[in-house]
Parts: sequence; structure tokens; C-alpha cells
Amino acid sequence: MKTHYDVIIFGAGPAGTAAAYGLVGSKSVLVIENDLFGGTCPNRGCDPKKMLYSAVEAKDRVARMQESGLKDVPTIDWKQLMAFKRGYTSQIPSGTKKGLSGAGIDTYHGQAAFLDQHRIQLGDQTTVSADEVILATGRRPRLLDIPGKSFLKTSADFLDLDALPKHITFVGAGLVSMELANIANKAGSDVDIIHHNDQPLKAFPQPFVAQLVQDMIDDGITFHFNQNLKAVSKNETGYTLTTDLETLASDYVVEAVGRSANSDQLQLENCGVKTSSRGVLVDDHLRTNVSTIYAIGDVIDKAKPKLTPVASFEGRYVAELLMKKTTAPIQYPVIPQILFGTTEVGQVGVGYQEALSKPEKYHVSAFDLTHWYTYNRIKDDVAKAMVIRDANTKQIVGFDVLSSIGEHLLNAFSLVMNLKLSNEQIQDMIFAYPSVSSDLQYLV
Ligand SMILES: Cc1cc2nc3c(=O)[nH]c(=O)nc-3n(C[C@H](O)[C@H](O)[C@H](O)COP(=O)(O)OP(=O)(O)OC[C@H]3O[C@@H](n4cnc5c(N)ncnc54)[C@H](O)[C@@H]3O)c2cc1C
Ligand SMILES: NC(=O)c1ccc[n+]([C@@H]2O[C@H](COP(=O)([O-])OP(=O)(O)OC[C@H]3O[C@@H](n4cnc5c(N)ncnc54)[C@H](O)[C@@H]3O)[C@@H](O)[C@H]2O)c1
Repeated sequence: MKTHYDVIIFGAGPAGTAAAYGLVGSKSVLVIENDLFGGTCPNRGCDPKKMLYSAVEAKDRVARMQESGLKDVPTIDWKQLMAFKRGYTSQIPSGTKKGLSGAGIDTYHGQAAFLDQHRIQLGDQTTVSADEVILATGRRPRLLDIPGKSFLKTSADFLDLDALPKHITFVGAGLVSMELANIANKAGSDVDIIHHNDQPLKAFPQPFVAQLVQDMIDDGITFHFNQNLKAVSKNETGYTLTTDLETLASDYVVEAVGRSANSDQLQLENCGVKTSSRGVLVDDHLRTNVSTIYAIGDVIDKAKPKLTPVASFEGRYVAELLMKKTTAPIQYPVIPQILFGTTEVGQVGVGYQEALSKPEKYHVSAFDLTHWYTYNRIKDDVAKAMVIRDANTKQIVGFDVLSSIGEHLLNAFSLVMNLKLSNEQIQDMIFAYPSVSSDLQYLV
């Protein structure tokens, strides 16, 4: 390790590693990680969740095809599924570190904190300095401050469970809970969800969310809306949960009520970087109030969705900025958001609610896809989509989808919107047929 670097990056998640790789060849870089190299997404977020979904989706597809060529719905062997997941996640920290080192990026594993704007003290008491510093330390689960809080588990615990509890309760009906509750239910647990209002997933089209909630209820999940968890206590067999309306029993309780920025262990007071209760404050160049310190990814106080591809996009942007390849403010492409599951809800661009409230500006076309060949073939009985156009230019500016395979159309529409493809340009293309993508020509 050197004693001085061009750039020091705190955090080796999708944001920090994207910035580090972007700087390779132009700048000397040190990446400091105090936990798992690779960060939340591949270790305890998106990727392990979708490994578990491999079995859940396969089971769901088989269940849909009963009396249409398949007999008997398989059960999920949680132990084997977890071993499959761990086969992937166990390689991530060492693989990420090796990848960084192989690219000529120095790494440090351990705690570190600012001494001043340019100097950082490492856990072993050595001091390193840098011309510029990037904060990419992400978020961690926000913990409820209630009696019995030590009994509560997080999404990271759930994603690494050795055995599946008989009864699981999730607190908060956000993205994390809804996705993990569906996995737990399909894998064989009884599942309850406690939510403090009756409008989960506000960023998504509400008619589609209502259908998702109904599907989850039909699958046996119980929602407890408009109530707050007040206390947890241990009983002989599990836990007693007390809300302001009722008492529930459960074997395992996962709290997923949002995530807090990891900005509190960096001793930012020593360098003067300002934060809000929602994260590190940055300008439109992702620069903090200290001109040599930047912040990227989930740790920022931002209105943009806190997602892996957004974090990497910001990492690549700041790398370009530091290499003086750009001086422009960050300009985000459209950002697709999706709730994964056996019913997926996805949204990109102008929201459905906003479009409906401004009929002079937007046209909304609603499609029931259930009887379309693509969805009929897999017996997807709730497939729907909405295409939102600018009323004047007719350009597609928004898209919403509800389907067990919604992610494919969502990405196709993101491409259409980013490239501003016209209806005519799409009709002039040839797609592999029959497929999700070939339906694009019927939807535009
Ligand atoms: C259960 C779950 C499922 C998710 N699913 C999806 C999904 O399907 N799709 C999607 O796009 N996004 C998903 N996300 C969100 C996604 O994981 C994050 O948006 C993404 O990881 C953010 O990247 P990041 O680099 O900003 O932060 P992180 O990935 O959190 O990385 C930050 C890194 O900084 C380290 N760090 C923290 N403090 C310090 C410190 N003081 N010093 C040094 N290092 C530090 C952390 O250990 C971590 O490794 C999910 C999140 C969760 C929790
Ligand atoms: N598919 C994906 O892209 C995906 C999946 C999972 C997570 N993520 C990312 O991770 C982030 C964190 O997810 P999350 O689900 O923890 O947060 P979230 O903000 O999406 O949802 C938390 C929910 O808990 C509710 N809540 C807050 N306090 C509560 C309380 N005391 N009792 C009951 N409910 C309460 C909130 O109203 C909110 O609906 C997401 O915002 C997203 O950026 C993305």
C-alpha cells in the first residue's frame, strides 16, 4: 500500500467498485471496505434473493401448469436451496477483492475514518492521504426502537437462514418485505406482514399493487394493515408480537422498514462533510460541500431510486468527472423499478398516477395481456400493462407492467424510452417470435 493516492474510495459495493474500475489506468486508487467486498447487492441483497427465486419461480411455473401437462407441484428443499445460494455468495467477497487487485486497485479491509479532508486513519493506526475521496458506503437496515428489538431479524438474516421457520412475520410492506415474504410463503412458511398504513409500494402503480396484494392473500399471506408493531417478547415456542391493534404469535420476525445511510462511522465531522437524516448531501455533480469529496450510491440523500444499476451509474459518472472526461452535471437515463416475485410489478418513466392527473399532457393506453399468446402459454392469469405517451409528440414516456415475467417488457420499454424510438422504428424491426420482446410491436 502507498501512503498517498489520487483517490480513496470508502465502500466496495456496486457504487465504489464501479468508480474504482472507471479510474483504472488514470489514477492510483485505494478501496477501503469494512465488511464484505462486493457490498449489499451480491452478498445480502439482489443477487442472493434472485438465487432463491430460481426455485420459487420454477415451482410457480409448475403450479400454473397443473392439468395442462404437468402433475404435482414440487416442494422446496430450503437446505439445498440455501446451499445453492451460498455456492454463489461465498465466492463474492474474495472474488471482488481479487478482481480489484488484479486491475491494479489497492484494497484495505477494516475500519477507517477521516482525520481531515485529505487524511484517513486506518484501523491499524497508519495514515493514508488522497487528493480526492469518494464515499460509497451504502445503507443498512433501519432498526425499530421498541421493547424486544433484539429479537428482530433483518433481510440479511433471512437470506442466510439455515432452516425455514414455520411462521415468519415481516414488518413493513416495502420492496424487501414483499419480495422475501413471497419467497418464504412459496417455500412453505406461514407468513404475516404488518404495515403501518394500507398503501404499500407508493412508487408503483396502485391498481397493480392492489392485484399483487390480492395474489399474496390468495397464496395464504396475511396482511395486517394500519397497525404498528409496539413490542416483541419471547414465549415458550417463539415470539409474541404486540401491535397497537392485536397480538400475534410468530417463530421469526424480520423488520424491513427502510434503510439508514452508513455515514456515521466515517467521522465526517473531521472533514466537514454535511449530511441530512437521509444521507450525505451532494450537488448535481455528486460533490459534497467539501470540493474534494464526492458521494455515490445508496449513501446519498437522493430522490432517485436506491438501486444497484443507479449506484454503478453514479460510480462511473464520478470516475469520468475525476478524470476530467466530463464537466456536465449527472444526467440519469430513465430508471426502471421492479418488485420481483411470482407476480412482478414494474414501473419506468412518467408514473401512471401523474399521467392520469394530467390528461392534457399524457395519454394512457391500458392493456389486459392475460389472453395474449405469451401470457396464455404460461398461464399467467393477471398480466396487464400501461403505456404512457406524451400527448403532443406521441413519444412513449412511461410504462407499467404486472406479470410473472414483467421484467422483460420493462427493460424493453426502458430501451425504447432511452433511445426515444418511434412507433415506426419499432415496427421496422424483426424480433425472435413468439417471445416477450416480439409483443413490443403490439404495444407501441
Ligand atoms: C434485500 C435487498 C434486496 C435488494 N434487491 C435489489 C434488486 O433486486 N435490484 C436492485 O437494483 N437493488 C436491490 N437492492 C438495493 C441494492 O442492494 C443497493 O441499491 C446497492 O447495493 C447499493 O450499492 P452501494 O454501492 O451504494 O451500497 P452497498 O452495496 O451497500 O455497498 C456499500 C459498501 O460500503 C461498506 N461500508 C459501509 N460503511 C463503511 C465504512 N465506514 N468504511 C468502509 N466501508 C464501509 C459496506 O460494508 C458495503 O460493502 C436490494 C437491497 C436489499 C437490502
Ligand atoms: N427489487 C428491487 O429493486 C429491490 C428489492 C428490495 C430492496 N430494494 C432497495 O432497498 C431499499 C430498502 O427496502 P425496504 O423494503 O427496507 O424499504 P422501503 O422504504 O421500500 O419500505 C419500507 C416500508 O416500511 C414502511 N414502514 C416504515 N416504518 C414502519 C413501521 N414502523 N412499521 C411498519 N411499516 C413501516 C414504509 O412505509 C415502507 O413502505 C428499497 O427502497 C430499494 O431501494 C430494491
